[in-house]
Amino acid sequence: MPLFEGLGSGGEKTAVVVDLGAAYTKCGFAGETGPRFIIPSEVKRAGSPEVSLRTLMGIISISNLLLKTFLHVFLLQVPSVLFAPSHLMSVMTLGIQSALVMDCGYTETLVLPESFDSVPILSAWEALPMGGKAIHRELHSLLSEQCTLDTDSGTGLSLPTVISSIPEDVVEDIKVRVCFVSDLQRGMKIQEAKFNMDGSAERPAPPPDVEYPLGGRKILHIKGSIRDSVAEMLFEQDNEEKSIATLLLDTLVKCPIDTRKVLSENVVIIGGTAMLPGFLHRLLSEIRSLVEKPKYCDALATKSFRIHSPPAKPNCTAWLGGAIFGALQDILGSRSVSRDYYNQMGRIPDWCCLSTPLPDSVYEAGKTPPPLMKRAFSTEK
Ligand SMILES: Nc1ncnc2c1ncn2[C@@H]1O[C@H](COP(=O)(O)OP(=O)(O)OP(=O)(O)O)[C@@H](O)[C@H]1O
Repeated sequence: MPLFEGLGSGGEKTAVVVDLGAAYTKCGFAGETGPRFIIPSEVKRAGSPEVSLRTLMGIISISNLLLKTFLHVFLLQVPSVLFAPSHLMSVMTLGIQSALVMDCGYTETLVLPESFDSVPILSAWEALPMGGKAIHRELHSLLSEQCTLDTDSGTGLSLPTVISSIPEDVVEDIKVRVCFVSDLQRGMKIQEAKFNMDGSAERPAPPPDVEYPLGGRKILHIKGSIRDSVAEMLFEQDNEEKSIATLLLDTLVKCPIDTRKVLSENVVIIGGTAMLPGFLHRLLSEIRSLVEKPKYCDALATKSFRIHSPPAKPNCTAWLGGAIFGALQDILGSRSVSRDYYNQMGRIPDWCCLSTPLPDSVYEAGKTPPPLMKRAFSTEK
């Protein structure tokens, strides 16, 4: 039975909230404190193998894919649909209107400022293809190159001689369980040693190695030097001097000067990669060090940074905002698009900014538009 059909039997109908990520989809009900399910974002087509939504998103722009597919699929089966930007929803969990939101998820890290009245400053956004996916790939190759296996037939065997490749879910598990972000001082030394060609820079002592059971009585020895360095790539500056920390400051520099202080004091970090131990501490240290550099010192006009603690884990903050938003009867009732509306108009409103009224342009002149949705919490059958 589809999830939404079960809702009617329990009394009052409520909204289903879906946060569709590149790696994980979070689903649950409006008004609840956390998603009921977090599942891999995979699409199964009848008669063909499963296709990861990540692959689909790689070739089709998100807006095309989401809007066309979901409007058609959802509106055939549910009374109404509302799409909401994840950055805006995250800010909603804190009850604030201005925030600098950084989403460090799977495919990329994206920074978007929301100014007064929750209007995104779209001209200032910045993004880097640095997130869980990049760390995952690096970890996969480091494990294959540097780690050894113990099996029944011997110890200290190199990985390729025993297994062709480490399964993706094992790499994911290793990343989440044993890797962490080093603090600024240690991170700088690790980077110096990595990029020092003559070998004169000494690497700080690594944390202990970890023994990871692979099943079938195989034990993988994970080097401590991988655990503390694999996430360094997020903070290493590339050829254009960009890292996830500079991304935040570059965004701020692009914002109007009178908004910068309020934005820098209302930083909201979301996305599963921010759950790596040490991530927030390192990010804040990086920012505090960068703002002293001439490039930002003069341009920024603020040195005060504060990171909020939303009432959900970073990977579920956007979902929680959607669950709060979905429980607001008036707003949801006036903003979600009903099946009738979509069938008649064939268009959708601009959902980018939720504080402004719907533009008249979505209505056809001389015609009374059909209601977007009668009541958000209708108990009518
Ligand atoms: N506890 C954790 N520690 C470290 N990394 C984690 C943790 N939990 C999740 N992740 C990582 O976070 C990433 C997924 O984050 P998230 O769910 O925010 O992404 P998404 O919404 O699917 O992707 P995107 O934001 O790119 O659309 C994965 O790479 C996963 O490995």
